[in-house]
Amino acid sequence: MTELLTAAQMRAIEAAAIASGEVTGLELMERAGRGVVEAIFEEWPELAPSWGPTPKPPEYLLQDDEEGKLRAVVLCGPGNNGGDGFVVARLLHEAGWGVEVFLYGDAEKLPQDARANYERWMKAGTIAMLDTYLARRKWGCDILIDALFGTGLSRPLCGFGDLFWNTSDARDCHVPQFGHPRGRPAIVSIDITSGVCSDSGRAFNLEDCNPNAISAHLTVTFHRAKLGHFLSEGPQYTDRVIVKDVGLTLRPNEVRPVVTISAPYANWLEKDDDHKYKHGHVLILSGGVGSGGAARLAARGALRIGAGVVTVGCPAAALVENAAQLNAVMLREIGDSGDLADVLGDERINALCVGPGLGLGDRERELVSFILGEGGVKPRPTVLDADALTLLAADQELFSRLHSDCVLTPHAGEFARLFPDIAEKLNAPSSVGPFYSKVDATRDAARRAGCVVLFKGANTVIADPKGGCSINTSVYDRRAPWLATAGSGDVLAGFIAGIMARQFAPVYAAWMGAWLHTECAIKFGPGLIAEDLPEQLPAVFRDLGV
Ligand SMILES: NC(=O)C1=CN([C@@H]2O[C@H](COP(=O)(O)OP(=O)(O)OC[C@H]3O[C@@H](n4cnc5c(N)ncnc54)[C@H](OP(=O)(O)O)[C@@H]3O)[C@@H](O)[C@H]2O)[C@@H](O)CC1
Ligand SMILES: Nc1ncnc2c1ncn2[C@@H]1O[C@H](COP(=O)(O)OP(=O)(O)O)[C@@H](O)[C@H]1O
Ligand SMILES: [K+]
Repeated sequence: MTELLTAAQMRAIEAAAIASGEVTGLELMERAGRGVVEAIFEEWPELAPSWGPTPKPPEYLLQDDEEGKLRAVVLCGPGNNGGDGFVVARLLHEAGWGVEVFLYGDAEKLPQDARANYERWMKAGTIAMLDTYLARRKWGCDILIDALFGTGLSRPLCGFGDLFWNTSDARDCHVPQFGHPRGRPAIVSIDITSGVCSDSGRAFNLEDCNPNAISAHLTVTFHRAKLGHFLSEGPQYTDRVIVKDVGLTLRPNEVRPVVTISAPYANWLEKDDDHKYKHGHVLILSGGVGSGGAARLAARGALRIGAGVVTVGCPAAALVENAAQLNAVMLREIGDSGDLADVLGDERINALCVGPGLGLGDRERELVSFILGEGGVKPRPTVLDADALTLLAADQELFSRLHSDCVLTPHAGEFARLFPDIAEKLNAPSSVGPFYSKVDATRDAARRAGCVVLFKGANTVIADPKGGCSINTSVYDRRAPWLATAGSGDVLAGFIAGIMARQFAPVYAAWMGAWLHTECAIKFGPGLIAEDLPEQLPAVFRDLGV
């Protein structure tokens, strides 16, 4: 698990460290700049200073200046992000690079530490205004450092359209080594790509410009990654994010960070020597004739992830169809709530999954209502997905019966149906940051529902009603866009129900279900269809040492 911070949390940590006398702001800025230079040399070792005083540019870089030096252009903004940029300029200059610095804003108004580094840089080189650089219409460098705006960006940027477009163009043209063809620079953003809100990942919208932010090959951030590196459009604007330690200590009592989900401990799903019912029994409700595929996918997922027994319940007319498709999964007739009551009389059924392919009629409403406690049935850990979410959205009374052992798993459309006002806030165009984020939205939804909400997408955000929140990332090195395939959400619902049957808490089941779902997709690779997901679990488990 890694914490992801908001700008305010980062500022609070920084301020506490400075107030305690642990470090000064100037020292932090120095460490930040040093971290950026280190990260550049780690990313492109061929650029690191070699034995001689002047690093030689690699042959694949087209050099047109006489000195044959590596060249950096550093674009500095009006705040401390710009201050980090001055440090980077100085350090690259000391490493033998030719460095040009361009400033956006008024040098007289720079904050104190940035101003100090501005003056230090002025002893080594010169500074021109950013417009001079933009007017050149030439990159003129091997590395472009984006130190324009970091966590302090609070409103849309005007006049940067061409720069944003050009960096996007440069980033798209990849060659294997340096990440760009001859004459185009590698682009490195300090802290976050300028134009992106560090809390939400949303780019500040510009009416006349697309893209709305710098596009970078590499972003170097400090202490911890920020939410904006993972949410919304944030990941689209950079290929990679490296976190550099600047010697700060996170104080968990002062901030409640969102965390990224990581691998479970190795033996978490190990089965002991006991019999199958000790490993839990999942009941999955299916729709009628021709609508059973989704429930069967969920059932396969629940069984593979380790539930001891999985039963699909369907109307009488669909029994033959399901029987023809299921072997290890058991089958029961469940036409109405009376049948459901009979089946649930078996106390060993300890997790439910309802919604995939269920349907939206009276029978289905009655079943969901029964599961949520109508008629006094004991509430059990339940995943509500797909059609169950649509039924909940249409019926306030049903929604009000959600309990703390429920997990809702909406995609964006279902989320908007269930929580229209929250979705509206999330999607509203806004000009003042920090923006309301997917994390804020999921937390608000979980509080309202009184249960775990897992909000799907390229990055899946999971929140519990007490405000705990985590992200299953599926970007950068965990990128798996092929997971967006019909039925993959049904398998996820089955995974979560299967883990709950093993008596893990709903929120933990949601974390691990989502994490393993992405791992299965990564393991399989492109070409994946939903049926493949459960079949990857044994290999994923082997890798984990389960
Ligand atoms: N926290 C830490 O531990 C560490 C932080 N460090 C670094 O500090 C960075 C944060 O610095 P920061 O707070 O000075 O903010 P930053 O992003 O430089 O910009 C703010 C400036 O931009 C301006 N501005 C805003 N929007 C604008 C617009 N649309 N158009 C024009 N101007 C606009 C805004 O003006 P204002 O809104 O006040 O008018 C203000 O002047 C952080 O990202 C990291 O790099 C590291 O040094 C070490 C460890
Ligand atoms: N770009 C993406 N990268 C990784 N995972 C994705 C992406 N888009 C969607 N997903 C995941 O794919 C699954 C799709 O689920 P869902 O939308 O319910 O589809 P379906 O209803 O067809 O099963 C979710 O787990 C979601 O998080
Ligand atoms: K930046």
